Amino acid sequence: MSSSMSSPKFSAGSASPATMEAKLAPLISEGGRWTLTANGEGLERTFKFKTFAKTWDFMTAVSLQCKLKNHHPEWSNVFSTTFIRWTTHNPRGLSSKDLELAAICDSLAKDFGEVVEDTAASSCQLTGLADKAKDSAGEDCCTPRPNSK
Ligand SMILES: C[C@H](O)[C@H](O)[C@H]1CNC2=NC(N)=NC(=O)C2=N1
Repeated sequence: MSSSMSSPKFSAGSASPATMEAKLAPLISEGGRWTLTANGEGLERTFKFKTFAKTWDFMTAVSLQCKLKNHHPEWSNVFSTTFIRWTTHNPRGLSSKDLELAAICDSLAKDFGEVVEDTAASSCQLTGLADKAKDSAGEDCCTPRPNSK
């Protein structure tokens, strides 16, 4: 199924649809390697590297960007393959942070010597892992907390 099967659902409070579409287009159209999730609320893709060391370095670099932007991925890793999904949990949908971090992942992956493959077949099981992690996170994830007393 191609990304044209779902349409993007931007999160409430996002920039104008035109601005968001302009940022989204290069990620999912020709040359772009991201796919919209079936519900249109996320972008996902798989990254492959030559070694686990390079993979882990890439993930560390991504995690530093997450800290800077206060935004986290739904992701999973097995050996040299990393699956990443960007979606905003609150308010739900695709936000500019998701689009920016997806682009940042692309450029970091290049820096760390990404191995580009034609097929994303290897991502299937990793999608499941990320889904499980997301489900286990439950309410701990992105639920605004009352101020501590
Ligand atoms: C309170 C804190 O700002 C929020 O939980 C942030 C943190 N990182 C986040 N990351 C993602 N992916 N979605 C969110 O809604 C989100 N919210």
